[in-house]
Amino acid sequence: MSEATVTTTDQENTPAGPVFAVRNLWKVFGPKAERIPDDTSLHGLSPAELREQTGCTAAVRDVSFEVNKGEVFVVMGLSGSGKSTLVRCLTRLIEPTSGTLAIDGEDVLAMDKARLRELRRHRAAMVFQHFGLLPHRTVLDNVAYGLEIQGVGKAERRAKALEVVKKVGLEGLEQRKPGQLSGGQQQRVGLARALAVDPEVLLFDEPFSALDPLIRRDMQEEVVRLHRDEGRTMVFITHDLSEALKLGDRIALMRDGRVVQVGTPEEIVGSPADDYVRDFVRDVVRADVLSVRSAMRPADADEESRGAAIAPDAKVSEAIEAVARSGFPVRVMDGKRCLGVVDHAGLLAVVAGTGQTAPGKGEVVA
Ligand SMILES: Nc1ncnc2c1ncn2[C@@H]1O[C@H](COP(=O)(O)OP(=O)(O)OP(=O)(O)O)[C@@H](O)[C@H]1O
Repeated sequence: MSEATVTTTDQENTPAGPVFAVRNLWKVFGPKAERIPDDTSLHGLSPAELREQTGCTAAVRDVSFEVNKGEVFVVMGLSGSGKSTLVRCLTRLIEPTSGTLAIDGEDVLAMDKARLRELRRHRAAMVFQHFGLLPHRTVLDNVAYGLEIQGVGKAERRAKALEVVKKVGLEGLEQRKPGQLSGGQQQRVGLARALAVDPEVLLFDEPFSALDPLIRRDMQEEVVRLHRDEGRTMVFITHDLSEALKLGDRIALMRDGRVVQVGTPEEIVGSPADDYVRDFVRDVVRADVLSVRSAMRPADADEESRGAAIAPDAKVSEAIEAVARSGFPVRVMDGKRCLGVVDHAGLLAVVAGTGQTAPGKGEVVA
């Protein structure tokens, strides 16, 4: 999704550098939680051991990562791994226990109440799983709600609400109440409400997990489309690997409060950081995630100038088709430059997981 172009004025005005920079962040629940991050003798304990010894739960343990401008950053992990706590810490809906946290270089932990309110209302809007819609208000008024809180005048909020209602495909339903909408439509209202305030970052907390599979796919496509159109930075929580692979430019995989790997889908699937990640991605159809770069070999002199061509970012599955059709190695072309070729053997090895893996390892952070 990284080819998106940035078009919104707000985003053009924000400084270069990461949107969020998170360093050594901890969130510990329980008695005397503040002592846990500093007590290294406790860091090797499992969650159950830590709970037994201290009565505390380390929901987020020494986590560091950056969210880059314009990317979709997915936080993925099993239930209880700390995803929601981590993402709520980003705007201090949950107060971190220790660590540092900045948005556009500004220290979030030093923000006073007014600045924090501004952060949540204007800069980082959250889309929740349970929509949080106001049942007695129409779709249009629900969408305009965030603007109303901001004190935006009636005519302006109506115009903006109409614009985003259209953007998320709810045109014609403006006067309905939430109870007269399907789950997918309600989720679109939640999305439209977050978009209406034109935030720099959209934070999604498992927004689609309650939706049935077809509507869920529709909504995923909606997010992909929105991102392609606007290039807005998004942080997306999910426990669903296929959703993470579909939406994420990069994925942070969490386990027991730690981030065990941050990487592109290709890096996570092609170069898992440890056995846990390897096991997590075991059933992924590798040919649909890995690019032809991972299966490429240098071209012989006579191969460089003839035969079918494919782009370096094309997926292995596309290359398999191309090789099967032509019966010959296919050139991987970056414009006019031949980077190498892919052939039967290289593609098969990648699919089987025995050959070359992703170009560049995912950043191993724990
Ligand atoms: N307020 C709280 N008090 C004590 N423990 C908490 C609190 N909130 C969360 N936890 C614990 O912190 C850990 C991480 O929870 P969190 O909700 O962040 O996980 P998650 O990955 O988002 O899970 P899910 O996918 O089920 O929502 C869990 O062990 C949870 O029980």
